[in-house]
Amino acid sequence: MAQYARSPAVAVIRLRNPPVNTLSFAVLQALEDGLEKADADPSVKAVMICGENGKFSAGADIRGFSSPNRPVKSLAALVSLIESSKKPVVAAIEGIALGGGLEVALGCHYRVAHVKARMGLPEVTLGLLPGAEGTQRLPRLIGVPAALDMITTGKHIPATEALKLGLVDEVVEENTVEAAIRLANKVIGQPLGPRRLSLKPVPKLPDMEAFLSQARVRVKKQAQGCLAPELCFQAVRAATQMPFADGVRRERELFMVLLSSGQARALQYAFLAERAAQKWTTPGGASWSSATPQPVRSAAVIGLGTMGRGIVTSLVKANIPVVALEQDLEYLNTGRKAVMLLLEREAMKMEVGAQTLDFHNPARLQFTVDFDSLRDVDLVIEAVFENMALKKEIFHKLSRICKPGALLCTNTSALNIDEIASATSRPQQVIGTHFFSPAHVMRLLEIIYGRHTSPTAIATAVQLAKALKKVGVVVGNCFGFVGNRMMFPYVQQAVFLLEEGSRPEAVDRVLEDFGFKIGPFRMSDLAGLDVGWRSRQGQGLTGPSVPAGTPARQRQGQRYSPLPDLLCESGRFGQKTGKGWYQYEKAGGRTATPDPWLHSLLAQYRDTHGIEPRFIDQEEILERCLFSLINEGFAILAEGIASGPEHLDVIYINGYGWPKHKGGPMFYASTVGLPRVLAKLHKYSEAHPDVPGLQPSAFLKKLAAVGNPPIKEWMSYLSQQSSRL
Ligand SMILES: CCCCCCC/C=C/C(=O)SCCNC(=O)CCNC(=O)[C@H](O)C(C)(C)COP(=O)(O)OP(=O)(O)OC[C@H]1O[C@@H](n2cnc3c(N)ncnc32)[C@H](O)[C@@H]1OP(=O)(O)O
Repeated sequence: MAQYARSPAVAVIRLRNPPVNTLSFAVLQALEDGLEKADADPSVKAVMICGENGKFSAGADIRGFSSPNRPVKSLAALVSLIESSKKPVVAAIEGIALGGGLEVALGCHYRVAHVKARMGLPEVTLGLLPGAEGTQRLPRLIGVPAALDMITTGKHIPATEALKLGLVDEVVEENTVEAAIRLANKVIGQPLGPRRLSLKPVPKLPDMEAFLSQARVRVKKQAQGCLAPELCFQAVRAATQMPFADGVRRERELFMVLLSSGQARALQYAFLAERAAQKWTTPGGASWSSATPQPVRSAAVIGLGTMGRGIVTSLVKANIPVVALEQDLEYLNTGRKAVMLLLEREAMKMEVGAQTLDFHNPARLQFTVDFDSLRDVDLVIEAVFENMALKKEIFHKLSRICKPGALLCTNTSALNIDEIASATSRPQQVIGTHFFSPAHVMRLLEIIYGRHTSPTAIATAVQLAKALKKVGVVVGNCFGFVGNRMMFPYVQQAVFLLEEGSRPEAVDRVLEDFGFKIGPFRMSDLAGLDVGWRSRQGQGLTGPSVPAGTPARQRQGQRYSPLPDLLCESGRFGQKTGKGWYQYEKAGGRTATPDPWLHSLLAQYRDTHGIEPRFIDQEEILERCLFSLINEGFAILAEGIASGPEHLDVIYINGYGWPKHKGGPMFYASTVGLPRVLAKLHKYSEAHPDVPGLQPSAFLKKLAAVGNPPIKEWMSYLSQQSSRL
């Protein structure tokens, strides 16, 4: 837990709790024991605290915040104990010092960091604040602006920046522990008063009030409905207004408010869900623990449209050499210009001193129209438009040209991976990689295995996601996979609500107030209404393949809304045409304004179909959209398309703008309570029996019937009960 040693006048206390030395109760106890032992030993003149395995500490155990025996209270006491030590205490920071880990270092009198170390107070990202007196000590050490920035954003800063800010006293390139012991020996006997941060005044600013009021506006704007940034701000402001002890009391009050908030629980769940989603398994028994990835030393991207350009940019940023291929020279030149522009922009955003992007070197980025250039690459990502025949033709070619072990990926948002793989002689190496637009920005990568995809292929795609700094979530093959499959009923309900009496702006407002970055209609306008239109044509839901005499509002025995088709037939494809569910200032414009044309279309449509418009309240809008999405999530879990609710939540947070402080759709359902979700779905499906998406899924019914178990137990009910579902 913490190892005690001597060197010889310096007591060495090593935090030990793999993998990241979190501050469990046992670690804190051992640290306290070590300090007492050092204090009692007259031959010890100084103390050095470091962490095992090249990591100082990742702070408090996130899993422990929901436990009644959480050790957080003793952490603050321990930091005070370190600071009040009569012998100098030096922190040797290697790897990471985060959260409570950095607060422990702030209690030390000196800090030495390795040049590759990172430090931060990321509590805000977990819905908390640095509650072990960090909000009071940090501003005293590095000043209010820098402390406020670190505490309200939670960002990790590199050691070199920490040195500039005065957060650490020394940065070393060699052995940090030895350097810290050297410093400890050097400062023996020097006065400790000036090194105790709790005794220092907060550095003054010419106009602290003006600075704080501007900072507050900025913090609120960035918070997007999240409570923690505002309370972090209040705690730092308290440091500027009160003596240390009162500031600490205020910090504690604010911490307790956050600790008991639903947002903190949701954000901590989201952190752990992301880690859980890395541990993929398939119903066939393949698993992250046994599959080994293949190295990806080179890649190719086919198609330089919007998606392909972003994917090339992502690969270059990850330092993977890329061959970019287009069908002809005209498309190639347009694509090349666009990619170079994106890369120039990315290069400008990079930190000074970071490795530069080597994209002018043809050995790192090559543009071609020649398929033969793909002969030697380790991995190909096909990113042409969503057309099954075209994709199959390309995969047939790849199967003939690429070297035997190459992984063949298709970037598709809905198409059948098995059908694409059937065009090759090596379906075990074919996998879906669904990137989200813009592909060099969005964190999510949905990884879709087909019937024949090998565990190695899955592990390689997961490894690729990591290399691209994305979160890869492994899912099974079905129409729309996980993300879009859950999105269909959500958007569908939104459209039915228009038929029944609502307006796009009313529906969007409710979902934006809930926390989505944009509502379903603004999202459809942004993505392009023609995308869904083509897909519905392909499914035979609209267009010439619909049999004559089919009722306008019926398909396959269920209610269908032709409203989106009517918009497309009028050339309204959304932002790109300047008109969609809203009107825009021009084609390509981004400012959505409610459109009287659309309102009269809706009125006319209701008249034609004899629909009596009714007032639809916010609760119904929210519940019909969200609960139908969640309902599909339960069906996906029951079918084994995803291996747990965490996977669905990670997809929604990282790919669909679901507010992270609400934990993802499945977590949200667990907070609402499954019996309530079920009762509401029953109510809406009884009121609208032929509207799809509202009939409760069997798995949701099962979980509600067994008494609303906690989310982490859901999947166990599935394995016990699957035969009866
Ligand atoms: C009234 C008194 C109040 C007192 C208040 C006390 C205030 C203190 C609060 C805190 O300290 S909150 C915690 C702050 N720390 C963090 O937010 C760090 C979170 N961790 C990370 O950012 C990363 O994990 C990492 C440390 C940078 C390492 O990243 P890497 O990509 O290398 O590995 P991961 O897969 O992310 O993690 C490995 C493994 O470790 C688990 N883990 C990491 N950090 C924690 C943690 N703080 N608590 C519990 N577990 C942690 C992570 O879940 C992985 O484990 P598995 O899930 O794979 O089992």
